[in-house]
Amino acid sequence: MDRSSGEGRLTGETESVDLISRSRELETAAFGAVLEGDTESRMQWATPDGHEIVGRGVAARFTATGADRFDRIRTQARRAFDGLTHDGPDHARPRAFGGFSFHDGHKAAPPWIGFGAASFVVPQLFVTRTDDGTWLTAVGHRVDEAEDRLERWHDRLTDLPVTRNDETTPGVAATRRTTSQATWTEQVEAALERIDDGRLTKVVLAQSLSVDLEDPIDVPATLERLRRRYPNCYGFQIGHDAGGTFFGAPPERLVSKRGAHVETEALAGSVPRGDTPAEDEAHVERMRADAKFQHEHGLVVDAIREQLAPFARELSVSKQTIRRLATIQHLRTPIEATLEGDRHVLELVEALHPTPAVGGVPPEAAWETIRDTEPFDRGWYAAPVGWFDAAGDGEFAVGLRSGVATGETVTLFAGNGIVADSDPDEEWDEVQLKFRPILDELR
Ligand SMILES: C=C(O[C@H]1C=CC=C(C(=O)O)[C@@H]1O)C(=O)O
Repeated sequence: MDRSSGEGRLTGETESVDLISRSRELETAAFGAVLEGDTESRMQWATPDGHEIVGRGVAARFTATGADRFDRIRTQARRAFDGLTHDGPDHARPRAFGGFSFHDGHKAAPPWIGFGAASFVVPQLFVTRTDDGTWLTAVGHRVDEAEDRLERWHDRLTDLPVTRNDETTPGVAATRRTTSQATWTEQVEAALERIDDGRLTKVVLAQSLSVDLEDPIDVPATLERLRRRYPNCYGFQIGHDAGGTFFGAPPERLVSKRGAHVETEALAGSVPRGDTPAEDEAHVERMRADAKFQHEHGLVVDAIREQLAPFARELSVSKQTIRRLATIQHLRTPIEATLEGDRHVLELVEALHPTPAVGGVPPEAAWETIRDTEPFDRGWYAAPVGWFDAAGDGEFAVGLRSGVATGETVTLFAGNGIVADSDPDEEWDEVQLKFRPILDELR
C-alpha cells in the first residue's frame, strides 16, 4: 500500500485542498501493476479509440446523494480543481473518475457496497496511454509528496517485466436469476398493458444474474480480454478494497465534451450476429425494416435531441448506422452539438441520464414501471460512468454490459426496450445476448 500520506485527504463539501500533480513519461508497458496490492480505490478507463487510464489511491474524493447530486459533485470538484497545479502534458492531467447510480434514491446495499448515489475519485497515481505516449502522474497535497510518489512508482514500474495476458477464466460454479422466463413474460405483458392504456410509450426492463465463480476473478485480466473481443466498446472498472468492483464493456457513449464540442449517440434496437456475413446482414435488414425497432430507436433519438437542444448553438443528428459487436448488433444514431456558452459535462450528464435507451418515455412513468417491476436494485447498472476534469470537459459511457464483482460472485445486469408490439420471447432472447459479453469471460 502506498503509505506516504495515508490514502490522501478527502474533499468535503466545505473544505478545499490544494492538489499538486507531477507527470513523467513511462517507457514500459507494465503499467497494469498500478492496480496491484491494497488500495482504497482503483480505476481503469479505456475508450474505443484505444486510449487508456489506470489509477489507484485517493487524492480527492467527491460524493453526493439526492436529487441535486450532479450539482453537489460539481461544487466539490470546483473547490479541489481550483487549487490544482499540474506540471505535465495536458493528456496526463488529473481527472475525477467515477459515476452515479441509476436512481438518486439508491442505497449502497450488497452487492453495491462502496457505491453511493454519486462518487468520484481523483487518483493519487495514474498512467495515461494515448497516441502521445504513456505517462505516469502522481497527485499529492505537497510538491515533495507528489514528486516522491512519482519517482517511487516510476522506478517500480520500470523494473517490472511485462506480464503476458492472462487467458484463464475464473469458471462458473452456479448461476441464479432474479427473473425466470415465466416472470419476465408477465412483466412484459404488464408493461404492454400500461402502453395500451396510454400511460407509457417505452420502458427498458432489466434482469440480474448472479454468477458464483469457481476461482476469484482477476478483473483487469477480464477487462483486457473484453477489450480484445469488443474493441469498439469502452472498458471500465471502479473498485474499492472494502467493497465490490463494478466493471464492464459498454457499447454506448452517454456524452463526451471537449470545449464546446459535444458527442453523444442513440443506441437502441438489438439483433444477434449471424454465422456468416450474409446472415449478419439479414438480421440488420430485418431490424432496419421493422417498425417496432425503428419506433424504439426513434424515441431515444428524439429524447436526446430535446434534452440537448437547450444547451446547443448547433445540433446535428447523423444518419442511422449499425454498431456491430462480437455477439450482438444495434441500431445507432450519432448526435453532435456545439454548446452555447460555457457548460460542465456533468450538466449534460444530468440532462441526458437516463436516456430512453435505459429508462423510457415518459421518464416518470418509465421509472415507476421499473420500480414496480424489477425485484433488484439497479445500483450503477445503466448509469453514467466516466470522468471529468478541471475545465469541465469529460467523457461518460452508459454502464451497460456490466457486472459488480464481490468476493467470488459477479452480479450481471442486462435489459431491453419494451414498446407496443414487443414480444416477450423475443425480448427475453435479446436480454440473454446482453449478458454474454461478461458471462463468456467468466466461463
Ligand atoms: C439496456 C441495455 O441495452 C440498451 C442499449 C442498446 C440496445 C438496447 C435495446 O435494444 O433495448 C438497450 O436500449 C443493456 O445492455 O442492458
